[in-house]
Amino acid sequence: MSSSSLPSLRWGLVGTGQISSWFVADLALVRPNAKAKHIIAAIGSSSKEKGEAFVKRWIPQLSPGPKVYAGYDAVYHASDVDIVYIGTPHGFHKQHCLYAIEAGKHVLCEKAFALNAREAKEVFAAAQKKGVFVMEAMWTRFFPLVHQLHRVVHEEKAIGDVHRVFADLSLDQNIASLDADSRLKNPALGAGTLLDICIYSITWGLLMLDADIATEAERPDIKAVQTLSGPIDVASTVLLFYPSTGRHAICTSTAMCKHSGEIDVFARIEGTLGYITVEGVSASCPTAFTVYDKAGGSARRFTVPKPGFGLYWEADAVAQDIAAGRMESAVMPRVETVRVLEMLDEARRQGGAQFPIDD
Ligand SMILES: NC(=O)C1=CN([C@@H]2O[C@H](COP(=O)(O)OP(=O)(O)OC[C@H]3O[C@@H](n4cnc5c(N)ncnc54)[C@H](OP(=O)(O)O)[C@@H]3O)[C@@H](O)[C@H]2O)C=CC1
Ligand SMILES: O=C1OC[C@@H](O)[C@H](O)[C@H]1O
Repeated sequence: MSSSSLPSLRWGLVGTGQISSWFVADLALVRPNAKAKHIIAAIGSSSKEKGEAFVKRWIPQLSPGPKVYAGYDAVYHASDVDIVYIGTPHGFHKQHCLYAIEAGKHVLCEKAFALNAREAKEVFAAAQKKGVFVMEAMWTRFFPLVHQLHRVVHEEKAIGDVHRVFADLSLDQNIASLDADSRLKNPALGAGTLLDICIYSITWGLLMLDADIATEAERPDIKAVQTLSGPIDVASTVLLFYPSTGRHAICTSTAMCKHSGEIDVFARIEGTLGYITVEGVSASCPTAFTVYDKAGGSARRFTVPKPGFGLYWEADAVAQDIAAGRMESAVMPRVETVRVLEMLDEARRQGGAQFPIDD
């Protein structure tokens, strides 16, 4: 497909923190296999200076560069923006989504999509009413490597029936040393490992234990424990238990140890005929998997080249959906976002972590 026939999307970003920096860098990356054309039209930041420094650092090559605004309002209302990317802390997602939707924009909002399932349903109801596309930016689900692994497990059935999954994302975040208003420490911003990193471990459990997602999938029972520091969790272990067969996933996160920063095995998927290990710098960003055959066949290793950060796969998918007139993604549909948030709600109910909006 020539680049002129690719779907094209004009992005406005709100928030210029870590993930937004990776996201713009990936949107601007020149890729031979790009499935869409991305235009970075607008950046909204708490200050114009911060927004300008962000552009200079991450996308200096763009000419013309995006318009930079102090605050987010101008991005929601910019006539040259089709879709708003929300890269702010969890506690703001609901409100920022609602502002963008009210202005008639499509939305790609970072994970965790909201603080709880109730907030997510509110946003989706608004999107439904306005007729705009909205998706949670659960980028890992869009990696071609993850699609390949899904096929190997569920279609090829390379390891037979899957009976157990271990998945972990742990970081040494030294929470005690952070400012009280850090998004990793402030409960009003949705702090805690459950929404920040355990969500990936749970995603691996869900993807590997069931070929289906959303309403098609079997609903696992949840058992959870959390280590608390005040109202927030600094470690969570969530067990997904599938009553039909007894298969289960042990999904873990901690902010208190690890991460080597090197490529490491973060998930192990066990089946009746063998097992699979999945590697990456973290569970958010897989780089390879290896299939081990119990009968003694040679191990098979799969990898997919990943220039940049790997956020362009979700961006391309969003552009294709919108160009085709779809209001939600089949890879990360709205009901799947709600399903996962309901699991996180239940994990917090059992584990004890709380957000002020729970009251
Ligand atoms: N860090 C990562 O590796 C990944 C993060 N995510 C998700 O992306 C979202 C943002 O995370 P991340 O980029 O790490 O966060 P950062 O703290 O690095 O950035 C968040 C940005 O949000 C804006 N913001 C607005 N209000 C506040 C506030 N009160 N406190 C702090 N920031 C505020 C700021 O931008 P400004 O000043 O420009 O307005 C800030 O830079 C989260 O939902 C996270 O789960 C997803 C994937 C990976
Ligand atoms: O999504 C994420 O993945 C990687 C972590 O470093 C980060 O805190 C989290 O938001």
